[in-house]
Amino acid sequence: MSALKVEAEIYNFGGRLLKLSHESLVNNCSMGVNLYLPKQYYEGKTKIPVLFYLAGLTCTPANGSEKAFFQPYADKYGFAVVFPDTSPRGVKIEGDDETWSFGTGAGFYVDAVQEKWKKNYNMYSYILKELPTLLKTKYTQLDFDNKSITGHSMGGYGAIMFFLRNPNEFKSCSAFAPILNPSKTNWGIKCFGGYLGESESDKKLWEKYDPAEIISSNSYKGPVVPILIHQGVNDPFYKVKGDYDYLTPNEFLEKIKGSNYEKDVTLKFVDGFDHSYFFISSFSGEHAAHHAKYLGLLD
Ligand SMILES: N[C@@H](CCC(=O)N[C@@H](CSC=O)C(=O)NCC(=O)O)C(=O)O
Repeated sequence: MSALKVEAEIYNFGGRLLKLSHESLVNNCSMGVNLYLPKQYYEGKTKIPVLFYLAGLTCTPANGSEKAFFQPYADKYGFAVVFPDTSPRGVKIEGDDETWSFGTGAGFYVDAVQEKWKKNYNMYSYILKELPTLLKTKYTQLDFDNKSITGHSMGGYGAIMFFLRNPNEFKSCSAFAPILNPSKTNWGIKCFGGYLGESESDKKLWEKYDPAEIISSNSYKGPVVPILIHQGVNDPFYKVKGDYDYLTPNEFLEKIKGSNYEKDVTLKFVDGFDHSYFFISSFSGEHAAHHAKYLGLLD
């Protein structure tokens, strides 16, 4: 297993933000990841729970750690926050930087099966296995058996997908403006099609990654932990009366009807808010409290 290198250690709120790098064996490239260690870490506490924050299209580990403002809540409740990258970097595959919604910055949290991408685009295995295993070996005060997951847009889809595909792996999940039925959106069709393939049989694999399909098929057999979602009504990628909807919250609400999760998704449409980090940071406190409850951090 490759080693983690500390590139920077920045004092931030009551704890520190570490900028880390390492060689990824599943993505076959060097990866960056940011890690916020809360004040409790520096007070010597052990068994500190962990929240994963998955970012959206175009993002690096910087976006969430600079603009989502989870850190003061991490100090308040006592959890660490992991901010992974959104794709492999610098792998030079033809076509990986032609558009911001596919390739670099757009790994879509899948393990690619298409020949061109499968050596490097394995963000599913990276987030689920390689990254926690690596962090666990160095940061032994953190408890990776007590972790939750959240994310924004592509990362919101990722958070719910990881949670539903891996019962008991994450204690809770939440999302900000997630792509909820990606098989039916431009972004999802492009990324699933490119990384997983476009034939009818390939589309069977899309279903295994699509939160709306997983939840509506009742294939999730773990504990039903309420899922918290916020969606801004003025989000340009969610048009109530427009001709496109990249996020598909209403399709999701339709699909969960009759499923074992029907009553346990709280999807809050919030007037006026857009898709930006001003929206995320306005609700990160509510999401942090949600996760703190299921991580056992509330009295
Ligand atoms: N560059 C694009 C806009 C891309 C964009 O809005 N990305 C969002 C996530 S979208 C879904 O995953 C984002 O988080 N951007 C980073 C940020 O800091 O806001 C364009 O030109 O339209």
